[in-house]
Amino acid sequence: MPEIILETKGLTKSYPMSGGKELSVLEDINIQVREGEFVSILGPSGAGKSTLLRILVGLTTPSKGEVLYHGIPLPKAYPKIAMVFQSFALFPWLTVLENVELGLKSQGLSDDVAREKSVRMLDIVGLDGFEDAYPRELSGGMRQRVGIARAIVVEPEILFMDEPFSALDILTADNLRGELLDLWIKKKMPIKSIIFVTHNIEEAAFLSDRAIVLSHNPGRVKADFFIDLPHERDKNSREFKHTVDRIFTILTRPTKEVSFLLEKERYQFLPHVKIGAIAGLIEMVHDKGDRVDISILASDLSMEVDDIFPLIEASVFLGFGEIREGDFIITDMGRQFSEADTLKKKELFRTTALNNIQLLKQIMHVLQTTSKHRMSEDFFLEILGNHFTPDEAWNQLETAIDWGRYAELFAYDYDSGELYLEEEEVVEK
Ligand SMILES: Nc1ncnc2c1ncn2[C@@H]1O[C@H](COP(=O)(O)OP(=O)(O)OP(=O)(O)O)[C@@H](O)[C@H]1O
Repeated sequence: MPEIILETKGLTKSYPMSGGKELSVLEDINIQVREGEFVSILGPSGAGKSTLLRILVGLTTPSKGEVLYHGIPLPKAYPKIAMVFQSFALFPWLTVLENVELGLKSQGLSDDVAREKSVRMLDIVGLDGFEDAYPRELSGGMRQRVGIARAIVVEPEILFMDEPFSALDILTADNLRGELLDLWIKKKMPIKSIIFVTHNIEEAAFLSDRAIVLSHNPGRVKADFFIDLPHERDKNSREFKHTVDRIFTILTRPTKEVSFLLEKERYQFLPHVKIGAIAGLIEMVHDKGDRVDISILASDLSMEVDDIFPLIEASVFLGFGEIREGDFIITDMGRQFSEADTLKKKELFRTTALNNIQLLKQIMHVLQTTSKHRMSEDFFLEILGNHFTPDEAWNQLETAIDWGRYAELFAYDYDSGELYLEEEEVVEK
């Protein structure tokens, strides 16, 4: 796994207010940023995104907690970082070249070396020929190119960007996003990680590999997840739109409804098989001495191996069996299941399903934490839609409903399309 460059531990920030009260802006922020990550930080206005960024770069001190670079806390650490601001923050009395050279000279580089590096960097960001211009002579997009050149010329390990494109018109912002990505992906700049604050969901979905969503008042990490789409991302593709919808859902729903998404990411593919068929298979293999060759089993049942495989896969997921050297072997749990009466079977199934089946765990978590202990199937289909096609999302949910009802974990109201807990299943918190 790539090295952790930056880490925060229990970061908390509050500001004094009138009347001796405190405004709690950030609370218990624990994040790790590894080499190679392009991380977006999102959250509603006032969630503390800029405050977090300022703490990470050492411009603001936290009220509690610490920021570590390569394991060394600020201010003892001297991280190699640079920042790009929304407002460009160029010195108006310096030329484009002088603005870029400044950081290098303050690092003690000679005039010649600083000039050579700066000219090369201006060329990389498309400002060849504008070295002697003054910021006021440039468009907003060109000024931000200078801002980017000035930040990356010092070869920071982490580049921090605070809404760098939000003051630009749509087309210019889009161009600059594409160019930033080009520099990053093609490693035209020696930066190990980018931390990017934005309001813009589509921008985060387009640029970053990981999104950290802050909640508001106080700012806590509501979700921290990977955006697993290859670059170049097509904004019209289904996957991209799903990613945008997903971030939107996380931003707009209460924390408790999205908390189970934090566990997420790897979704099991549930084989579409009925419990009766799983039970039949386990009992049959138990009768044959708990171990069978899968191809012999298939021919005994006059089935193809491909047809029997979903049943075997489901049994393995549920902990009733395992596959070894082409054989299907019943586990202790599988033996107990095959010998149990109906009531005991349901009980065993309930235990193993909750331990092993992610989707059932998530459904139960949602039903336990929502106030009415009911949730529309559409909610789960929406989540599953981030991982499966619409048809497959429905198949997955249908299988989970079948298994969940057999285990008497929850019930399903066919009229309203809602999953709900029956009274005895409600766990008081
Ligand atoms: N120096 C300060 N003194 C008092 N309160 C502050 C100070 N700096 C920030 N705040 C408050 O902290 C909260 C978070 O501000 P911050 O600018 O970090 O949020 P943000 O998520 O970046 O917002 P936006 O998206 O609107 O830029 C706000 O309520 C702000 O008023």
